[in-house]
Amino acid sequence: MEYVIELKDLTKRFGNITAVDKLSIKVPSGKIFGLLGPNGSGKSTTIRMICGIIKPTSGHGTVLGFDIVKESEKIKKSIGYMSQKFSLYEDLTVKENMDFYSSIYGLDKKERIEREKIIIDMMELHNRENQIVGTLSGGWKQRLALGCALLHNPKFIILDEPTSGVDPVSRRLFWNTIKKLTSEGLSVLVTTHYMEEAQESDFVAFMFNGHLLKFGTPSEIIKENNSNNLEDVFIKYVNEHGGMDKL
Ligand SMILES: Nc1ncnc2c1ncn2[C@@H]1O[C@H](COP(=O)(O)OP(=O)(O)OP(=O)(O)O)[C@@H](O)[C@H]1O
Repeated sequence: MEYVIELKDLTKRFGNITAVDKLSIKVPSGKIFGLLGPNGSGKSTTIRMICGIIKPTSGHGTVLGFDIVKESEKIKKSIGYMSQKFSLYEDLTVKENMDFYSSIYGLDKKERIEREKIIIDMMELHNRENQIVGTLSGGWKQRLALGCALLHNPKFIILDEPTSGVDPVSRRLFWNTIKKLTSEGLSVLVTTHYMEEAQESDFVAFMFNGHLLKFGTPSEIIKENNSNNLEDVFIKYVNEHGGMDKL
């Protein structure tokens, strides 16, 4: 099996805080991987190491087969990233935002025209190309942000709380889109605080206090815990490990 992420004993310390503690995980390619955990459990630090933005204190890992320390530049070029804040220019149009991201990703004119057309079709942004982004609803901004993160045709995309503050219909559409993209071979890492959404992932990992508590498919984790849903399992794990006071 091919793995998009392979981490072995990955550790990050900030002074005397161990943000991520000996994280070992293998995530198969072409799947949706939900990285879950309460605030402060180490998800962002893990993502920052995976993207090659910060170096681990110890341990090692690969993303798309590239070493996260030695080949971080190759990783940065091969992945897409969408943040919770969407990182769009509110006073520019949809098209101008796309042009901006195309230039950041170093697309030449031909590639830019080709890829922007594909993304506009994919995200159904027709007729909105000249609209000022600040006037779009949250759901449309979310679609544009996802589209911008896909402009350079990455094989792997990281979505950091992509559905925060977005209405339920848009959230459903968003998940349908990422499911379609994974069926076409894209690998997806998503963080979310919505457990009913996380349940739609192919694999989930629970982090708590820098540790990986569990990795598996949602259905096997729910079954193993004699539960009905991931939210109950999540709360059970947190309570078993000392509750939120531990963080
Ligand atoms: N640059 C830093 N310097 C010092 N401590 C840090 C730094 N970055 C993260 N931490 C600490 O590491 C721990 C893990 O934080 P991290 O941001 O990775 O958690 P998280 O699960 O992503 O939380 P959230 O859901 O709030 O984003 C926390 O205790 C945090 O305060």
